[in-house]
Amino acid sequence: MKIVIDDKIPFIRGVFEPYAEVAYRPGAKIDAAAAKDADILVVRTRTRCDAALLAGSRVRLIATATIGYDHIDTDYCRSRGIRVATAAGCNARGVLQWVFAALLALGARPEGATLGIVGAGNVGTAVREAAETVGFDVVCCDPPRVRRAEPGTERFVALPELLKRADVVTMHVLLDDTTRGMASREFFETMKPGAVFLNSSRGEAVDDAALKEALRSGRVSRAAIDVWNREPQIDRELLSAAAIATPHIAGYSLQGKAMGTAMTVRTVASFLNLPISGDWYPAGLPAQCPRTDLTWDGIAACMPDYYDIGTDDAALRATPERFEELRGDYRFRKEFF
Ligand SMILES: NC(=O)c1ccc[n+]([C@@H]2O[C@H](COP(=O)([O-])OP(=O)(O)OC[C@H]3O[C@@H](n4cnc5c(N)ncnc54)[C@H](O)[C@@H]3O)[C@@H](O)[C@H]2O)c1
Ligand SMILES: O=C(O)[C@H](O)[C@H](O)COP(=O)(O)O
Repeated sequence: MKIVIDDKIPFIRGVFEPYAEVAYRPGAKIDAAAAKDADILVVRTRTRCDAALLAGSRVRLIATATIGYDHIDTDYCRSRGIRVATAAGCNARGVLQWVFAALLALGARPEGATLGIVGAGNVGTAVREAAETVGFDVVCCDPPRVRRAEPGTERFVALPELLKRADVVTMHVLLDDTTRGMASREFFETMKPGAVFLNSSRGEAVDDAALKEALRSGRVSRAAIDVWNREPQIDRELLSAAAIATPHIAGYSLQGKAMGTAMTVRTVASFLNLPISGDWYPAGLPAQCPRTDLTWDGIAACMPDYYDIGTDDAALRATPERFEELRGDYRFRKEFF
């Protein structure tokens, strides 16, 4: 039994060694040769899991310690009987913290302001609840959930209505064929003039040229960008044009990373029937702790003790060529949500 694990997944070393041969490799270097004699891959977004990686292997399970799974060809895996498990929701509150840090840094306030959430899944819902609690008027768009008539979606609106109404638009869609490039020229032209745009979902959900044009024309007054097309070779013009720019670390909270690891450990343990508890969590780390007593001024007061988004912004602007290193060496911040 061999398990190949991305060497940047924290808190996992030693967990499987009593039960299996374990190899750690940089995510981008988990290639066909590394996967060939592996039974299980434990990956992050940096390993593209497709036919090129898996065709000659005996891999039976891919567990990704991330929310997003657009790096995995799920159709191919299904066709080969390879099980895919994600860490759904693991770092949603880390992203929530990034969204609020960005709003604070941009000088936003909730009074009289409408926040538009595009994609109301795990992250979007966390943002909606916190934003409503602190007094934003919140409007959500999530057609797949509306089509399924899910409870709580009765007041969701279509995308054009959200874009016309929102003073701040924040993207939380998953990346698939329907959302790739959805923040297009038409999208930005429909936005309320002077509105703010945040993207912490996936870079590929945005047409960079359209966003740069919208920033140039003033249609979008300011943008906060965490995720980029073609990471780590990001668009330097967009980097300059963005008011806030961070290197895909919105979800890099201590609790979010711990939970991502915990969910993958539990998945692998259950798959292999290992004597590891079903509620395993890295020893000594704080658990996620949802808070419901938030106010805007309370968040503003405690944010500096938890997260200075300006430090991440400055580091990326100073050394954009170190995009992956800035992520790999990141000091996971504590959540307060
Ligand atoms: N920047 C980071 O560090 C970071 C961290 C975590 C997650 N993410 C990304 O954030 C995004 C959201 O994560 P999540 O956990 O909430 O995912 P999720 O799957 O729970 O939610 C995504 C939502 O998008 C909706 N959606 C799909 N197509 C849509 C469309 N055309 N218009 C509007 N909504 C649509 C889905 O119905 C779903 O409710 C994902 O892309 C994920 O990869 C980024
Ligand atoms: O999808 C996710 O969970 C996030 O994008 C995640 O924070 C990316 O993390 P990484 O692949 O760098 O571990």
